Amino acid sequence: MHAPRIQLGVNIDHVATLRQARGTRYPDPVQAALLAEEAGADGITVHLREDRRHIQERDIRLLAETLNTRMNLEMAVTEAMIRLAEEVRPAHVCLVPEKREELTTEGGLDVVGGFEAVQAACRRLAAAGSEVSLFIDPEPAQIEAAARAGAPVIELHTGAYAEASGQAARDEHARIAAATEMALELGLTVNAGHGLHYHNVEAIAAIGGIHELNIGHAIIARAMFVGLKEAVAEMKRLVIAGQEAGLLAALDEYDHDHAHGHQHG
Ligand SMILES: CC(=O)[C@@H](O)[C@H](O)COP(=O)(O)O
Ligand SMILES: NCC(=O)COP(=O)(O)O
Repeated sequence: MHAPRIQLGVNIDHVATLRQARGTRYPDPVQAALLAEEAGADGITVHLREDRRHIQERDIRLLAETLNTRMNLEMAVTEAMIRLAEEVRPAHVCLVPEKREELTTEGGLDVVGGFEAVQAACRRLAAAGSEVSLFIDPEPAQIEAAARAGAPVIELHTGAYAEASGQAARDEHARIAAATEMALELGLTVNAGHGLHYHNVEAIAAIGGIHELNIGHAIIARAMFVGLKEAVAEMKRLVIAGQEAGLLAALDEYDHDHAHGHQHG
C-alpha cells in the first residue's frame, strides 16, 4: 500500500516569542527556519498575529526571500493581512481565527458563520498564487463549508485531542479520523496541527490520508535541551513512523477482511 510521505511543517513562532521578550535581534526566526529545513522540515509555518506578539512583518519578508522549502503564512481574515499576503505571495496561506486576549489559538475558524468573507479571501489569495488552507475544528459543517468556500486544503485543529487524555483523547482522535475521511471524500487536502508533541503525534500521523502536520511549540521547547536540528529531526522520525504504523494497520485490516471474504469497494 503506497501513500505519499507525510509532511512536517515546523512553526517557528516561539523562537520569535523569545526574541520579543527582550526586543533583541536574537534569536532570529529566519536562522531557525533555515536550520529546521536542514534538519528535514518540509515547510516553515509562521503566524503573523495582529498584536505582533512574536512573528514580525520583517520575518515574513526575509523568509520569503530565503526559505528553500515553502512558507505557510497563518493569518486572520482581515483586509490588512490579505493585502500583505497578496504582496508577499507565500506558497501557502492558512486562515486562522484570532482573539487578542487569547494565549494561543483557541478554536477553529468559523467558516459557516463568516462564509462570505472567507470565500472572498480564498478567491483573492488563490488569485495571488497562494494555496489556501482553513484552520477548522473537525466538524462536518465546517468541513463542508470549507469545500464550498473554495479552499483546496483544510488544517484540522488538534487542540482538543492534545488537551484530552484517556477515553476523551481516543474520542477526539476518532473525531479527527472521521473528519479526515469526510474531507478526503470532498476532494480536500487534509493537514492537522496545534498542541501536537513527541508523545501524542504518532497517533495523528497514523490517520490515513493526512498530508501534513504543522508543529511548533513542542519542537521549540525540545530545542531548548537538544538543539533545534535534533528536535526537528526527532519529530520528523516520529511523524513518519506514525504514518508507517497506520499504513501497516490498514494493510493488516485489508488482509484480514480479504481472508474472511469481505469485499472492498
Ligand atoms: C493556528 C495554530 O494552531 C498555531 O499555528 C498558531 O500559531 C497558534 O498561535 P501561537 O503560535 O501564537 O501559539
Ligand atoms: N497550525 C498549528 C501550528 O502551526 C503549530 O501549533 P503548535 O504546535 O505551536 O501548537
